[in-house]
Amino acid sequence: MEKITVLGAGSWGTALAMVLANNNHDCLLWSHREDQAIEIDIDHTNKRYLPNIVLPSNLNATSDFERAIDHATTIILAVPTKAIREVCQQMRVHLKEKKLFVHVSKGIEPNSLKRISEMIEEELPSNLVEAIVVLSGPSHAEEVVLHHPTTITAACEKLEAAKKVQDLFMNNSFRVYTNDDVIGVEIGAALKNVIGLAAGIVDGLGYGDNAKAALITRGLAEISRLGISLGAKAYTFSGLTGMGDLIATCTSVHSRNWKAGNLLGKGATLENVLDEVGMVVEGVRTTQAAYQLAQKQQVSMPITEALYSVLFEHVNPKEAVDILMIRTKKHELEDYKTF
Ligand SMILES: NC(=O)C1=CN([C@@H]2O[C@H](COP(=O)(O)OP(=O)(O)OC[C@H]3O[C@@H](n4cnc5c(N)ncnc54)[C@H](OP(=O)(O)O)[C@@H]3O)[C@@H](O)[C@H]2O)C=CC1
Ligand SMILES: O=C(CO)COP(=O)(O)O
Repeated sequence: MEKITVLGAGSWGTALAMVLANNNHDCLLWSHREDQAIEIDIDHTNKRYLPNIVLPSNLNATSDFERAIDHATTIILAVPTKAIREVCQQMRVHLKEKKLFVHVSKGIEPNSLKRISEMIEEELPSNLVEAIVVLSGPSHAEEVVLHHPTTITAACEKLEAAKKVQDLFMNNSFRVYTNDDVIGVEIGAALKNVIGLAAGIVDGLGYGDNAKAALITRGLAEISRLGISLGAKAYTFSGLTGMGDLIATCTSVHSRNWKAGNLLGKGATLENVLDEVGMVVEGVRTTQAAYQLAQKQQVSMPITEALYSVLFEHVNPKEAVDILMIRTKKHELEDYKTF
């Protein structure tokens, strides 16, 4: 039995805490809202984020940050990308001994263009960090809490640390693989949200399966191009955190990114869409970051550019699709001469 703290009591933090408690670990879930921590601790529910789910009775919760940090040898960061630095800065004050850090967030920071593990590395003292592992893959919280079969990847350059995380989470319905390609896993995880938003738009516009298949396939091509330019391994993009998570996000009614895109495609404004979804839509900030990263790396990312124009330049979604379709003709494989 390990002592583990999950920071962030939204849908994913709560679902992962449930997996860990069901695996008989001594798991403490931290919420920055006291009322929510009390609800989870006493009533064993989190009605706002996971309605109709009864949480395990051995899962405890707190809003006391110092207690949460002191409790654990392994800390899971499960807050949205935009809160990662703030939570790490809070943590720096209370960290007394070396711990293993796992993050499950899917985004890139605009302007700095940092991946999540890079932000954590920047914010925490290296002598108190055993390793930083990213846990990512096609995994909607709503299905994990129903124990529906889910597969996911734990990635770290130190493979021993990834294996430790695999052991913590693995059970009969939650299967964890390991990988050492942190860049590939983090880039796939973040960028699938951009394509998921675009897939929602295509569905909102009433376009069919052909357009969706095109988005998933050509989306994966541009994600891979960007990732490889940053040092990722090409094969990671055909795995769970690449193709796998793209399928889960682009085809699911659970996806907040897909939902947001769908409403945009039907004509809603971005502001109204974010209000209506009511949970984090990581793809919006990550579209800005990916757009900037593509320029920096001089990589062509036409779908990301089209989505950027819809979100931040008031281009009409239908017009953005039209612009994508009439681009200069191309070979399907950019490196076709080497095949
Ligand atoms: N939901 C899912 O199925 C999956 C989500 N993820 C990723 O996990 C990450 C978290 O997503 P998810 O749980 O779904 O998001 P939610 O929107 O469901 O919940 C976010 C949680 O983080 C809290 N929070 C926000 N800002 C802060 C802060 N500054 N300090 C402390 N807590 C904060 C929110 O509190 P409040 O209620 O007060 O707003 C809320 O409890 C995202 O990067 C997402 O992409 C990954 C895999 C699956
Ligand atoms: O990452 C997820 C599934 O793997 C959840 O996707 P959304 O954030 O779009 O809901």
